Amino acid sequence: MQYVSTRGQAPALGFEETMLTGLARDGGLYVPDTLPQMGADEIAALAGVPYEDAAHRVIRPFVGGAFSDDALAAMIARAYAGFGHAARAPLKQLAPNHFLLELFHGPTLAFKDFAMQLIGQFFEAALERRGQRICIVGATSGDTGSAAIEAFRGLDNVDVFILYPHGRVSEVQRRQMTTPEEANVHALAIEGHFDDAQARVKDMFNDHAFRDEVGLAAVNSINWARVLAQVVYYFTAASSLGAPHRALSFTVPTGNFGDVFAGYVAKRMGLPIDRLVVATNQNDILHRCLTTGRYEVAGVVPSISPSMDIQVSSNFERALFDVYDRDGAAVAQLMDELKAQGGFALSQGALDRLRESFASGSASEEETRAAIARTREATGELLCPHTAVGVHVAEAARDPHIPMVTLATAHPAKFPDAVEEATGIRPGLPPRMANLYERPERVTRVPNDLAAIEDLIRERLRR
Ligand SMILES: Cc1ncc(COP(=O)(O)O)c(C=O)c1O
Ligand SMILES: N[C@@H](CCOP(=O)(O)O)C(=O)O
Repeated sequence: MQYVSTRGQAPALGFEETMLTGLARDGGLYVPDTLPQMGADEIAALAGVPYEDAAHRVIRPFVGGAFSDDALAAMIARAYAGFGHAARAPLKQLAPNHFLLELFHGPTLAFKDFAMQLIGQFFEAALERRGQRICIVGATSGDTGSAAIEAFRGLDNVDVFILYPHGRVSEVQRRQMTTPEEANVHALAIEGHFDDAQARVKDMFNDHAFRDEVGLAAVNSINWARVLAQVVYYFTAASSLGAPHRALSFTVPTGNFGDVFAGYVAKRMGLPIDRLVVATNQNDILHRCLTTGRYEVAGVVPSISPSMDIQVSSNFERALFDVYDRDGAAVAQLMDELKAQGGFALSQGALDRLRESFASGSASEEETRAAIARTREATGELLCPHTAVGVHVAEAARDPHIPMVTLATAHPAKFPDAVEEATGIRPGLPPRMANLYERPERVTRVPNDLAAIEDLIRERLRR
């Protein structure tokens, strides 16, 4: 299988090259040139199999010759061995025909672990084989950064620099990034918000001299391998609930559009998904776009679901590529308009096609708190605020006759203040993380300035 850039000007690559390359050299995002199909029998056969086996069956066609069957199986097994639930991604029923897909049983308590633990294995194998060294630079609104640090800490041939918006992540998220002691981990607190951090990371990739000098690599959902690993749990959840014989819908708390795009990939591979509901917090650019057809950046407003405080949703570009008939020049033009004018208008045809797969809704701060409180009262479950955004939107959007699965993207203990405010209950961290608040922190403040950040990275790499 080959991977092509959404902007049409970068070379097509195989799986391993795509993973190691990150952002395409034309500034676009890599996507598979065609998607493998899963037939009805193959989907039905996923019901009840261990998560690892399902992951192997879904991922295998995408990796081509990069890893043998046995090597892939061993990497998947290692990736999920440390998860705190035997099902890895268990389903819990909230109400008749409404389910939560719990994605927070990994080491850093957020759905990012599903992909990051696996690509940590992929990177390690590929780098060892090639005798190569890389410098990972990632942007995070809180969860990608901690998951990346957990997956890559202490590796000999990797440095990992994580840019997070200063003062805009929860204390648990911050401490997960600032307390690891390994010398290859560098937590950088940038002045600005997540969009600034993500823009600087993309700027670094577009600075080809710097990129080649340091061996830049991406672990954000810029990296196709991240999205791929997230496709798996749509299949496991759907097959447990009766797919392919029964269609179902998913509501996905959304920021950078990576997780919901993984659902779209599953649908295009043959999974009978009725609707993919994009659930945003008050930073609702995607909901506005799907409602009005205009993608218009507004200022990022801090919320109690900080991981979704995003206005420039990187992976939306991947969806645009499809609804503009894979016309890289058209996508490049929209992205240029976004950069120059802060927005663009979708053609009616593109909007109609997006709406064939995606519905949307948003939750205010009050609605998010109310969803946490109401769910606790009705079911005993404590939701993290991101999941609560999803539950609020799902309750409004769902057809009672079609099963709805809301993705529970993080553990409530990562956001104890918001949960306590809504319910009076302060969720505690699992025992293995109990001393997180006592560990010393190590962080460097950086300005929102490309040259300053590049200089700092060069200087750290020289040490
Ligand atoms: C807890 C949580 N929920 C939801 C999201 C949104 O996911 P995505 O950025 O893939 O849309 C994020 C950030 O990615 C997150 O950390
Ligand atoms: N919410 C994310 C933002 C980065 O998203 P990614 O999927 O592109 O890595 C975070 O927690 O960092």
